Amino acid sequence: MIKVQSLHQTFLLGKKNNQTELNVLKDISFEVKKGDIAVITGRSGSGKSTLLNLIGGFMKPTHGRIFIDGTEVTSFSEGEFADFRLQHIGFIFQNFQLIPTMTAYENIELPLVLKGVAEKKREELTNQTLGRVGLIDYKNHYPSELSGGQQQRVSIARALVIEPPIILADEPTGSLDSETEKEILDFIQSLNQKYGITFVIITHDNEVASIGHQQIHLHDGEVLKGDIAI
Ligand SMILES: Nc1ncnc2c1ncn2[C@@H]1O[C@H](COP(=O)(O)OP(=O)(O)OP(=O)(O)O)[C@@H](O)[C@H]1O
Repeated sequence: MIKVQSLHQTFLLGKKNNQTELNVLKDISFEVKKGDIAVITGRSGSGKSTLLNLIGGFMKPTHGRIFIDGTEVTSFSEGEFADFRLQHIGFIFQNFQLIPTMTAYENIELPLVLKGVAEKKREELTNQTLGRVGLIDYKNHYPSELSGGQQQRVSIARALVIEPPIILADEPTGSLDSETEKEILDFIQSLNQKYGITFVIITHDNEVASIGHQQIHLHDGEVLKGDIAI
């Protein structure tokens, strides 16, 4: 489902005539099977967000290739990747990244508007997704009128509404207390089991790491295999 092949990412730091290279990812290869939850772990600065940004198509790797469902996505133009994302990939962020001037309903509907889905179908899908995340009664609330856990459910619903086979999550419970974290993790696991959605989740947290079928631990730009304590 997701195949990462000999991925290298080098950043150039400093002024133009005096640059140094930072080799953040060095020859990274791994596969995530369809329907698995993969967790990306590693110290701060080990390249976790860089790796997720490459899989999500927000930047191009220095070298190497990424395949999603057999399609080489690293050869896409920006526009092609944007279209691909709207069909295949949902995103969840630590700080939810909801639009504060839009209600829960409008935030969830937004990807469908971007995708050009007709109004009637948008209404049907948005309401269905609000039901799936248990927030029908909160559809007209603005993000500031919701708890952290409810905001994260809205952001999960926004990822889910396009019915993507893959969801990429960057520290999805990083802003939540431990009880709400457990509730969101249970929810992610139920989505994985019920709909077979593949998750790739960055985390610093052992609770989150424990729901992974697979751990990708980054250390000195390389992947360490097996279960690594974090
Ligand atoms: N666009 C960029 N230009 C230059 N350096 C960058 C860029 N993006 C990331 N870096 C550097 O690459 C390294 C890896 O950053 P990255 O954000 O991927 O790490 P991380 O493991 O996600 O860290 P954290 O857990 O703190 O979020 C860091 O040293 C960072 O400063």
